[in-house]
Amino acid sequence: MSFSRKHDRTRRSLIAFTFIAVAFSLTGCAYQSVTQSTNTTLYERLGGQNTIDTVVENLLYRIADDPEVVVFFTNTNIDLFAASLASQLCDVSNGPCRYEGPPMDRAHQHMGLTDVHFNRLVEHLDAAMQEEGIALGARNELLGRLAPMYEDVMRLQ
Ligand code: HEM
Repeated sequence: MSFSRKHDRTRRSLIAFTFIAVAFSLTGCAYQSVTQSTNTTLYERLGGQNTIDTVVENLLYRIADDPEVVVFFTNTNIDLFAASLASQLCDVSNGPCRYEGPPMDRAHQHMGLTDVHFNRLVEHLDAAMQEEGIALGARNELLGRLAPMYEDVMRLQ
């Protein structure tokens, strides 16, 4: 196996770990289950569309307050971004929406994103969910469903 393939695998594992570790470290609760098996959808456990919209709005304030992240949004139509992200979070959590925006590689191409930016955004999203009262299990599950998008988001950097 070449060094770079091994390196890539290590990098992917680190990113996946970061998603899980962020939620744990913010709560200090290392023993709670990462996922929660109930009959309800993740969308319902997140609090439905109203809570998802509130989380996205909360995230926007956090982005605006973070000089290292806000620079990427200089030419972005924030209302369209917020609506698109909300529909993606609804879709990915098995809610009644279908994300119809561009694929993640095209949406983020040539931005110059690094793992630092990526992890920062994950931390902001987790903090926004926490502030809006979403339980640890649901937060971790959503982050777990977003984690595989890392590859696509970073593909065309
Ligand atoms: C799993 C991680 C991520 C997800 C799920 C995600 C999701 C999205 C979605 C749904 C859109 C809207 C696409 C559209 O409708 O045009 C978008 C756009 C955008 N994202 Fe991300 N994103 C992620 C990571 C990041 C990171 C790490 C950054 C920078 C720190 C970032 C910055 C942006 C910017 C600036 C836009 C707007 C691009 C434009 O103006 O057209 N994203 N993202």
